[in-house]
Amino acid sequence: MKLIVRELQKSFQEKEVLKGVTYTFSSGEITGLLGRNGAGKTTFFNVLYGDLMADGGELFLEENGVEHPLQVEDVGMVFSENYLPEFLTGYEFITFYMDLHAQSDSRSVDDYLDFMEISQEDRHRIIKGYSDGMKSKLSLLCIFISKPKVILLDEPLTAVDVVSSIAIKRFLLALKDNHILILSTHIMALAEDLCDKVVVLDKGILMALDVDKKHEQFEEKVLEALQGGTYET
Ligand SMILES: Nc1ncnc2c1ncn2[C@@H]1O[C@H](COP(=O)(O)OP(=O)(O)OP(=O)(O)O)[C@@H](O)[C@H]1O
Repeated sequence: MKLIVRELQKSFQEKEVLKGVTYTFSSGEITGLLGRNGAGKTTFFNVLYGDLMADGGELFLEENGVEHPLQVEDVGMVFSENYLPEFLTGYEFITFYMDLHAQSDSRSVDDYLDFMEISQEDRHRIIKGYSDGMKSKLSLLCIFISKPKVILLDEPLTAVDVVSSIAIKRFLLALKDNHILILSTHIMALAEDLCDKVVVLDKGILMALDVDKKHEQFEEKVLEALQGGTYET
């Protein structure tokens, strides 16, 4: 499966954020998206997710050699800021979410909450009182339940503790064969550790880094690619 992005453009008034992004993302690999603050990573994700309308360009999904326009339901996103119904408990929210997206799932709400290590006590408290890390875990859980074809992760592990992040990394690795996974992060070690490919968004253009992440010059190359400039945010 491939996500084909052609000449994607997006401006806010006179500010050109995406100036013709062209790239093909493939299943079977996790792609790390790096870029300086204000480079346009969230804008790119929001356009893929369908929250923002592009000014130009095309988005296609290729499955079994056949291209079709990317549909809203093909894409799931975990936001850096979590938008969750704060008046529900974690348990109520996941029950509701499973009713919508996973009626024939053999796993129970408790199975999923156990997997994310949300304690029995916490899962029956309202989300409003959750820490940022617990909210991130719930957002990730939604993706794990609905398993959209294209999964966008915007700084997903920033607030998650070390133990949980290991479980989440394992889960992402298990998903990658049948999904397109793009992970935006400022944490170079995470890109190195988890991603198969790294792309850099700089001055409105997306470029693939042509150096292997195991290569000793990997960090140097990333820094070089990010030296493009600073951005007004
Ligand atoms: N809705 C909007 N209206 C006007 N300008 C916007 C809007 N959304 C983003 N921008 C601008 O577009 C540029 C890119 O922002 P974006 O949030 O996509 O960057 P980013 O790479 O995700 O940054 P960061 O790493 O800091 O999260 C910034 O200059 C930002 O101010």
